[in-house]
Amino acid sequence: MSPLTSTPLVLVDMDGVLVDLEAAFWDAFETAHPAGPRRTDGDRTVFRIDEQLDPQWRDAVRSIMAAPGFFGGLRPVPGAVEALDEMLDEGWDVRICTAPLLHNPTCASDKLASLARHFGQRWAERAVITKDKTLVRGDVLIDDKPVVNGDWTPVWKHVVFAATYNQAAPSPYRMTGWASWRQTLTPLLGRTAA
Ligand SMILES: Cc1cn([C@H]2C[C@H](OP(=O)(O)O)[C@@H](CO)O2)c(=O)[nH]c1=O
Ligand SMILES: [Mg+2]
Repeated sequence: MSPLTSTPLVLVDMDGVLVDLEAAFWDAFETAHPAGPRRTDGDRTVFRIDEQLDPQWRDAVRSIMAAPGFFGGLRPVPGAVEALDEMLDEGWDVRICTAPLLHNPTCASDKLASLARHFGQRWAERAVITKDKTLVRGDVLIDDKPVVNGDWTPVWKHVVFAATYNQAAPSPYRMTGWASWRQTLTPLLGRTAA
């Protein structure tokens, strides 16, 4: 429960959780580099795409992700739009908690526009954009990054949004997809009193 009210507060990451960065990245990369590595070459085992591929491709990866507009083109993950609305209906407070890619000049504004476009304006108004998610209060943070760290000890529990690159994440809490949000979160948060 939240330290100040009885309303559970759910923080939800964006890339790799609400929107599909992997698909948008590979669409752009395979178009730009037809002779380069392909998405189908194998599952990603490390979180950062630029660290997954051979070093000769690092600059190419970074320039795709740094392109203005890239983050506006990400599509919603199946079930995510419905799940966000259902969690609010559950009586929980739900906020988006996402990090900007600082070397992409339009990343933060594209993320807000993407939330408004795909999820609805009220979700853009619920966004927290920060490089340090440990500063944000919450009961849980649903995030695909194996370890979410920062300058402070977080007050939230990290619910790992399962992906091939976070199999060894240390958190005991894991969600395999939006279809199972209720089974994963209800035991952690309970329901609202009112
Ligand atoms: C560089 C990189 C960033 N990102 C995402 C994570 C952050 O968004 P989010 O907090 O919404 O998951 C954002 C800035 O690092 O870009 C990846 O998901 N993979 C990558 O390889
Ligand atoms: Mg993420």
